[in-house]
Amino acid sequence: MQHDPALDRFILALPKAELHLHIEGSLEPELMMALARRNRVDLPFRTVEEVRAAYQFSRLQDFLDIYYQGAAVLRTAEDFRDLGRAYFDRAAADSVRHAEIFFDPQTHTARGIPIGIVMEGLLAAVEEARVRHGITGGLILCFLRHLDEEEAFATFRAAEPWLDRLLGVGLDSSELGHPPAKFARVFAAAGAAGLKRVAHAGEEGPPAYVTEALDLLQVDRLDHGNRALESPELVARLARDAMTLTVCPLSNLKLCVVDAMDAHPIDRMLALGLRATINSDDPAYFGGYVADNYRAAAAGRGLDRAALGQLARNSFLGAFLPEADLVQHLCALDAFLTAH
Ligand SMILES: Nc1ncnc2[nH]cnc12
Ligand SMILES: [Zn+2]
Repeated sequence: MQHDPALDRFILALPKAELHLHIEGSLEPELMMALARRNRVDLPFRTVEEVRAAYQFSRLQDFLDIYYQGAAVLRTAEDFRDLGRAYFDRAAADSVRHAEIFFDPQTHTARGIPIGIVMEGLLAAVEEARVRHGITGGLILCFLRHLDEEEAFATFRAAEPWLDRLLGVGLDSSELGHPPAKFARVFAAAGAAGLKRVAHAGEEGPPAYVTEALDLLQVDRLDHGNRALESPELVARLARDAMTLTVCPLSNLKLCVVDAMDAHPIDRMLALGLRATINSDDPAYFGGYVADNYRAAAAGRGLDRAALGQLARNSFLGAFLPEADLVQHLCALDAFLTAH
């Protein structure tokens, strides 16, 4: 496949929403080292190069081990704001107009950092992004699925003062052996509190986990969802319900969910009528932000402007945006696509 610089420019300028981004996964090695110094946290790495060299994964758990270790440098509200600011600055350069961001409070509360510190810093970053870049943003509180539901409930209760400033709840961390059913009650409580619900499912886990996320967690959106493709009935259901899938091509490659980018199913998902979107997941660990993910998928699968435009349209359709804002984003996207 010939490299096409004009397509790169199109992708970079394409207005888009990002719906699957773990803020802790946007911690670049440079900021990790700087925060380690600022907070006097010991890291098992001496240089940025050593950190990057450690990012070799053959499955999800390899990555999670190092990702939780890196998050230990985050200690103050200022740290979380700096982390959020760095992400939003980078996202603005990729023409992200709206971002719905995951955060993992249990990774921090387990180290004695109060959830209020995390909330204060991240909410400040969201507000700053609106002022500095005109990007709208929202936060999705994720429960760690390798922990038990009682701990998820404790986190949900601790987040009570901030519930009106959250978009929703999510479910992440080690998928295999931790089916969605384990969190049915806490997701029901979140739904009753008026929050949106999303869950990682079908990244490494089987199609049955996707079905559980739909039936037992009542998710409004599905994170990854790759392995749903193994079940034609499930694909038909997801297409019929216009369920958004937040797909992460470079993550899939790095975590060996796909063998190569030219084997990625993103175009097959679109052809099956699925509302697939492209996202970066943990960009500091997987080698690219959202535009890099669009570029990698486009190069790997020969996506044209129409397909890329559809993916961007899906990103707005799948966002938890008020109707009037959605219409504005879609009009701006149509104007862009007409002009390009
Ligand atoms: N891709 C991913 N899957 C599950 N948990 C995660 N936490 C951060 N990134 C994740
Ligand atoms: Zn993820």
